Amino acid sequence: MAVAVPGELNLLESPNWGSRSVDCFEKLEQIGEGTYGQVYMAKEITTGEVVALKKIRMDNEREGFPITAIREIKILKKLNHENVIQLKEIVTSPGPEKDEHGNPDGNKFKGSIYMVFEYMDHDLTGLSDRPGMRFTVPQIKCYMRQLLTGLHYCHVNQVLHRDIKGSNLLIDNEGNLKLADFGLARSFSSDHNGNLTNRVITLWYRPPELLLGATKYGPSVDMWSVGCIFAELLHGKPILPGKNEPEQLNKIYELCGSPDEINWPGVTKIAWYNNFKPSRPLKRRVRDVFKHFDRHALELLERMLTLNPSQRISAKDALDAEYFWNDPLPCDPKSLPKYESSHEFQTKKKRQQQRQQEETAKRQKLQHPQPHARLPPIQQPGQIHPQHRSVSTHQSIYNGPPQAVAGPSHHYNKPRGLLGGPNRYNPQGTNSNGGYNQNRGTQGGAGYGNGGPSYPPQGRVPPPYAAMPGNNVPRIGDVTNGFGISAPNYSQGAPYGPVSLPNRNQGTNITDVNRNQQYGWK
Ligand SMILES: Nc1ncnc2c1ncn2[C@@H]1O[C@H](COP(=O)(O)OP(=O)(O)OP(=O)(O)O)[C@@H](O)[C@H]1O
Repeated sequence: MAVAVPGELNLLESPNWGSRSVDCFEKLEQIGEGTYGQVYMAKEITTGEVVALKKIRMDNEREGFPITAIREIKILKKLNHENVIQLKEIVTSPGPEKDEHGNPDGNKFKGSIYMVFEYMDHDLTGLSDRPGMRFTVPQIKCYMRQLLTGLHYCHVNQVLHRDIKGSNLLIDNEGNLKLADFGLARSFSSDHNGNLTNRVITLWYRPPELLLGATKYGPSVDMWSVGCIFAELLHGKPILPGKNEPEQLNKIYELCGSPDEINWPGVTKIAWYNNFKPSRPLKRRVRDVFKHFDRHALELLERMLTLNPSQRISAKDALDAEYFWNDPLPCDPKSLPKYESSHEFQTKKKRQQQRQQEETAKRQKLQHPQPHARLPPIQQPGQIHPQHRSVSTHQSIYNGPPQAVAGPSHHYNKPRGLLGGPNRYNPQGTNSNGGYNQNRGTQGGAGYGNGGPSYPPQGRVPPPYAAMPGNNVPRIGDVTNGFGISAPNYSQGAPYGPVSLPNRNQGTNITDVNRNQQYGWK
């Protein structure tokens, strides 16, 4: 594994960066639509090399070049690893551009700036959303190991990703997985003790400490997201699909138990703890809910989905977990099947088109009803109509395994259909919490159901947090009820922060040192 000395990474840069025109590339098709703008598959005209062009959106004239783009470029330029996407160069377009319909693209600036990346055939969300897609256990292990290896490299090199989710994990047809979208990433240094924003990481993958308002945090935030991805791969659907912050925390507490001074010393001192205190303590249920997972998978998942960030497993330790060293072993990436290109944007688009076609067909049918060629089958009393079966067999994750899960067959079988899983989307594009900016949230989300695609709230642009102390936000327990009336009388323990955290290890290698310092970073 390539591990570079922090601060001395890949510093040699081409003097030509930014000097070439986007005209050196032929755009082939749009493969992504992100916060910055569009992502295209493109071909370099002279060499024929296929790349991904990510256009940097510069709509806001006054703010100039977006800070997120500057950060992403700066960070990607210093990272060089087989499990991290490679930024090849920056290119510019000198004149005004047209969109795919030939209209001016709305950019008030004359030119545009593009990041040129190596091209990847899939993102994990797009790939897992392919009809009939099943991941085998060796395949899941293979992806997880690469994800952890890439993340360990970032953490060792003092970079927090802060937006780990399926659509940011890119996979090529050689089976390689690479971390992408460093737009929310930031460098941290061991000697910096300032505050960081807690409005990062897509809601479903956001750890409890950020939801509770912590502003001092470290690599463990990424490890929570990895735990969510891991469970999602094994379970077949997202495990914590909250619609807003209070609901997200509530889902976490229902699964992982409520935090207290015993399982998480210092938690009661975190900014918004009191706003989200459950009305009665909840028990941890990870083992129960995921009892269909194999023993080693469950062990590792427990350590990833640990409420207390200082106790959460690091990427390095996760790579040493029994899970990766027991049969079936992770497969060789090259042995994985090749799939037709599948990006979240495309699968989402295909579903939309399919829905439109279905609606048109329905409308036509209503306008021109066909005489019945034959009578519908007679339904016996008590017999479920086949078309309704998915309704009656639908189970929430808390009622046991999903309809089709990675069971003994070691296959990942994604539940489908409108009622086949939690609604990954918020079709209205609003959320009941109010006040939460969905800036990142309108374009994401292919998912596991056929519901309307709109990703849950995300944190690229910090919105006013509706659940701030003093705001009238439902407390945990009020959201879904059933948690009793009396609030627990939690003891007041050590303060949350650098002083109170146990020094977990005395290791001297670079990873250990970094891990020990995880609460001292900005
Ligand atoms: N190098 C690449 N190769 C192939 N596809 C890519 C590449 N980079 C990005 N994509 C596709 O474009 C999508 C959006 O890219 P990315 O996440 O980097 O943009 P973004 O503006 O940060 O989006 P978001 O706001 O959703 O995070 C990805 O989910 C992926 O499907």
